[in-house]
Amino acid sequence: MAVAELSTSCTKTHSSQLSLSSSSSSRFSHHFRRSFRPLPTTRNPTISCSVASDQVQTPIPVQAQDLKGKSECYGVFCLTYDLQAEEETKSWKKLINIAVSGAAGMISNHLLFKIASGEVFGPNQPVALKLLGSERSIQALEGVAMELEDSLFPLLREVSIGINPYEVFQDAEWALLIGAKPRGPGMERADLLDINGQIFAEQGKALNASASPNVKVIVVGNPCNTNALICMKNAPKIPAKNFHALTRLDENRAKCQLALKAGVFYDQVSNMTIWGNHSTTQVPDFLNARIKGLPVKEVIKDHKWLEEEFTEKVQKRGGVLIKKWGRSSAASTAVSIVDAIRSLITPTPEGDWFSSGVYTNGNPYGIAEDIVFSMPCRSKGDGDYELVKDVIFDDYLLKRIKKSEAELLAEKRCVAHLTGEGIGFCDLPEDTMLPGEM
Ligand SMILES: NC(=O)c1ccc[n+]([C@@H]2O[C@H](COP(=O)([O-])OP(=O)(O)OC[C@H]3O[C@@H](n4cnc5c(N)ncnc54)[C@H](O)[C@@H]3O)[C@@H](O)[C@H]2O)c1
Repeated sequence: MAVAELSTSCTKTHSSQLSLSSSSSSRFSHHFRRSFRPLPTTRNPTISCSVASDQVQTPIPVQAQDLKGKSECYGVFCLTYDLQAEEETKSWKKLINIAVSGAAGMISNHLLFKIASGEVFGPNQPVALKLLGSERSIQALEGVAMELEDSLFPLLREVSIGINPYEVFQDAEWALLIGAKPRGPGMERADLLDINGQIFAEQGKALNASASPNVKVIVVGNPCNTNALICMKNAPKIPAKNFHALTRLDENRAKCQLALKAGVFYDQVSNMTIWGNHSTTQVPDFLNARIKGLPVKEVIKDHKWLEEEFTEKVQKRGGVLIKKWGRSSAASTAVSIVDAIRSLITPTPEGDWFSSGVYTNGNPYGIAEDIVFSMPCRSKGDGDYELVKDVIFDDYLLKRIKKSEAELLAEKRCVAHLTGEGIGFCDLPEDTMLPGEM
C-alpha cells in the first residue's frame, strides 16, 4: 500500500500533537533533531497515517557522535503521523515496539526488512523498530536506518537507533537479542560464555528497567541458551516464561533433512523437536517427529542413518554452510526468527508443535530445573506457550538429552557470576561447537 493511500484513510492530522521534541519552539526548525529525546510513551501512536506533513522540514540524519548513550529517532521516522486515540481506525492495530540488538549485523539485515514489511506481525500491524548497536557499529546502524527509510514501508511508523540498551529497550514489547561477539580464533567456549554473558546480563537489566513488563524476549546471540538464562536472571520483573533461546533454525534444518531422506516436500514433516542446547550436543528428535502424519521410523526404514548421519547433519549444518559460502547463515536464521515469532502469535496447528529454548522449571520430562533447554511447545497464539506432554522417549533419546543437559548445567556453573549465584567455575564437559562452527 502506498503512503498516499494510507493518508486518505486518516481523517485528520493533529499538528498540536507534534510533541516529539522537548523544545517545541525548535520543533520545525532545521536543527530540531538536536533536542530529541527517546520516543515518549505519551505519543499514543495508535493510528497510522502518512508520515508527511507540509510543516515539516527534512530532519538532519543522526550522526554517530550524537548517539552515545542515547536512542534517537532516525531521519524520516522523526516526522509525525499521529492521530488522536479516539480516531483509531478499525483496520489498523495499536503500534507495537520491537527492539532488535545487533541491528547492524548480518541476520538483522534480513530480519528487519521482514518485520517492516508486515510479513512477521501481519499486514495490519504497524511497528516501531528500536535498533541497538555496539559502539563499533554506529555508522553501520545509521546505514541500516537509511535503507529502512528508502524502503517506504507503510507499516513502519518509527525507527530509533542507539547504543544504550536502557534507552533503546524503552517500552519494548518484543526484544530480539541478536547482537553478540563471535568466537575468535583460539577462543574457548568458556571465554565466549563470559564475554557474551556480560552483554546479556546488562541487556537483561536494561529490559527489566525499561521494557514492557510482559516483553517477549528471543535470544539469538550465542551461546544462546545460556545467554537467555543470564538475561532472564537479570530481569526478575519479567516472567521467566517470556525468555526464549532460538533453536528454530535447527528445527527447520532437521525437517529439511528428513524430507530429503524420505523423498517428500518439507511441509509433510511435523512434530519436530530439537531438545537441549543450541550446540553440537543438540538432539533432533526423530522418535516423535512425523512424516505425512506417520512416525518417522515407519517412513524412513534406514534407522542407522537416523541415528548416525541425520543427527550429525543437523548438528553440523551451519559449519558446512560456512565452509561453502565463507560466512554464517544469516538469511535462514532470520527466517527462523520469523517462524519463532509467528509460532507464538498464531495458534499452533492441531496436533503439531514447535521447538524453542525455554526455562525448564516445572517441565514434565524430568529435565534439570533452572536452565534454558529446547523443548516442544504449543501456543494459543497469545504470545505464550505450553510444553507438550504427549511425547515418548527411548534410551537413545534420553542418553542424548542427558548429554546436552550436562553441557547446559556446566555452562550455568560457568556463568554463576553473571546470574547472581556465586563465583563462576568452568568445568565444561568438552569444548563443543556452536552449530555455525566446524
Ligand atoms: N541461535 C541461532 O540459531 C543462531 C544462528 C545463527 C547465528 N547466531 C548467532 O547470532 C549472533 C549474530 O550473528 P550475525 O551473523 O548477525 O553476526 P554479525 O557479526 O554480522 O552481527 C552482530 C552485530 O552485533 C553487534 N554487537 C556486538 N555486541 C553488541 C552489543 N553488546 N549490543 C548490540 N550489538 C552488539 C555487532 O557490532 C554486529 O553488528 C552470533 O552470536 C551468532 O553466533 C545464532
